[in-house]
Amino acid sequence: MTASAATTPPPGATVPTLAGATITPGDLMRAGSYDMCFGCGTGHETGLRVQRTAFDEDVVLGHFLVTDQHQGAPGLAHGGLLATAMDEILGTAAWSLGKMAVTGRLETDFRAPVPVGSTLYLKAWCTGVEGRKIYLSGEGRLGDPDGPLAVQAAALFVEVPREHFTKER
Ligand SMILES: CCCCC/C=C\C/C=C\C/C=C\C/C=C\CCCC(=O)SCCNC(=O)CCNC(=O)[C@H](O)C(C)(C)COP(=O)(O)OP(=O)(O)OC[C@H]1O[C@@H](n2cnc3c(N)ncnc32)[C@H](O)[C@@H]1OP(=O)(O)O
Repeated sequence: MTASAATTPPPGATVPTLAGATITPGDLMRAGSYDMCFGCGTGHETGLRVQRTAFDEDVVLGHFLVTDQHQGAPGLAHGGLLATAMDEILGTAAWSLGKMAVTGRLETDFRAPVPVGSTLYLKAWCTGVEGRKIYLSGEGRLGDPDGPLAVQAAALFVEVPREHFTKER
């Protein structure tokens, strides 16, 4: 993955484990998600409906089915939607640390086309935390958690107060 300096943890950044989280993986799984979230909401008719399936050690896992609603070129997933899927799983990894955080920067490498009808298996992990800045990496694989690599991502999430989500409304 060709990650920029902005998404690479600086020397001295700590790498937290889920063991130190104030929100446990179980809490997060139970909390579910916002129903109309384009990434994970089950109430969203054309959204990705990313399902988070497991918190395995310090990695979060998920997957989604690529449908004909998600096309860019005929029969292939749109790259922007694949970036959205990565945003979703990276965000899950950030929130699973017990931090409310939003995407500041998201970088993606598209390694292979993703056909309609395929399932993209998602994985994300935290690479470091410094102050409010949370550094994350992730990947998407075709058809199987160990299938061919299709997408790689690196991101900087920034921790925000609860008011971030209410002050504009
Ligand atoms: C978010 C989901 C909410 C859902 C809630 C519902 C249910 C919860 C259940 C489960 C949740 C599970 C998973 C979540 C899943 C998906 C997540 C999707 C996430 C998104 O899709 S979310 C939407 C897109 N996102 C935005 O809408 C952000 C807009 N933006 C801002 O709101 C501000 O921009 C902000 C807050 C980012 C920073 O603003 P600020 O004023 O607080 O702080 P400041 O600017 O000082 O930045 C602090 C330090 O970060 C560095 N920094 C910042 N941005 C940078 C960049 N781009 N590149 C390089 N460095 C950057 C600075 O350089 C500084 O670094 P330093 O401290 O070293 O100087």
